[in-house]
Amino acid sequence: MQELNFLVMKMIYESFGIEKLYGSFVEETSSIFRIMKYRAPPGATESSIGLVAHTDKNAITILCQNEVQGLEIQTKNGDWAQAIVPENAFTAVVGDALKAWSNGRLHAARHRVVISGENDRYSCGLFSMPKEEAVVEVPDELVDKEHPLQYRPFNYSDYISYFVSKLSDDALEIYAGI
Ligand SMILES: O=C(O)CCC(=O)C(=O)O
Ligand SMILES: [Fe+2]
Repeated sequence: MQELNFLVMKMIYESFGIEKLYGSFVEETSSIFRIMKYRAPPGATESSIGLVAHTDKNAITILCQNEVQGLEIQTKNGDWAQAIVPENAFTAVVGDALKAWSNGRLHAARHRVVISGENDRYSCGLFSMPKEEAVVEVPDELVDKEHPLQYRPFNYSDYISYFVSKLSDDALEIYAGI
């Protein structure tokens, strides 16, 4: 999963024409691997919220899951769309740190987990994030007349502390938005 994470990030750097900066991403990134269990709701006809709506705060998350679906993505007009993840597939989710670094070019979609049916859902995620001392800063190459700077440079750990103290949906915009 770490390899996939780095591959996806390399593709992102290449798509922005800044592959020469990719090495610094690898140096300044750390990752956490987590396994999650969502219990099936008690009544077979019910559905329940397994994980409340949120954006990931880290840079990028690579997810995999068992056959029980449940991941939902909020579209830009506010509707919830089920993400049907095929067997053996991985899902990459852009988080706030990557949205800020990309100067808003990449969208950190809100998502949640809704559980229904009789079987428990298992998923695992590799959450990669800037190292504690790293500063999230938009590269000069991603700022121009059509894309004015949207986020000031910020320390990732400070942003997390801010988020934990406010728990606001708009934390990134309030904390680092210009
Ligand atoms: O379990 C999933 O598929 C999603 C988990 C998730 O969004 C998270 O842990 O941030
Ligand atoms: Fe998430």
